[in-house]
Amino acid sequence: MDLVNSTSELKIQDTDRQNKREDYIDWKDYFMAMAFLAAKRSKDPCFQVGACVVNKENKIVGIGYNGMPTGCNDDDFPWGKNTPSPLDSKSLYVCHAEMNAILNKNSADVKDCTMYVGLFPCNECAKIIIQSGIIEVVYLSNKSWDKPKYAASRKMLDAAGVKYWQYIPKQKKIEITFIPSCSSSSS
Ligand SMILES: O=c1ccn([C@H]2C[C@H](O)[C@@H](COP(=O)(O)O)O2)c(=O)[nH]1
Ligand SMILES: [Zn+2]
Repeated sequence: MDLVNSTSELKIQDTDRQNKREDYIDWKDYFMAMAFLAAKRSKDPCFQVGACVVNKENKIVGIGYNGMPTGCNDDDFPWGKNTPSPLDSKSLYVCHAEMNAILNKNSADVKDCTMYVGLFPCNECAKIIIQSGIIEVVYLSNKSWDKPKYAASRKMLDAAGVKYWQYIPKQKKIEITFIPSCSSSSS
């Protein structure tokens, strides 16, 4: 942060602060960023996914990330994949971000809501999305697009009329600094 060290600089900054900020993030970046922030809670060593459910009034009604079910200790359950025994593989245990976001809802239901999610939903998540009444999915990565479970997901979302589209963020990075950006410069 620049140090304000002269009266004239102070005046310029004060004038600037009379006007509305123009570099605020838009709703879509905001909701996707919330999904990405939630993903930072994930213990998965390979892929952290976050999801954020938003209603028609742009209010967040649910948020979640991929993790072990409640009561299943993160340290006791496996995080590996392709293990000799499938019982030692995370895929049998991990709750997907989409499911957690829906189950964590703080509203009666998520009908007509939009889900922002870091990864295009798998077939199991697509079923839950459809059944919950979500009508739109905004995703960022489609890394496994051609795998059968993602093709099945699209097939179900298409049949159920759930819209989905890939979001290209306006900015590559959103930084959070735990220091106030506008402290009062004059009394
Ligand atoms: O729809 C989805 C698909 C996957 N996930 C989670 C589940 C796992 O924790 C990772 C995927 O790990 P891989 O190592 O790429 O198999 O992502 C999800 O939350 N939602
Ligand atoms: Zn899934």
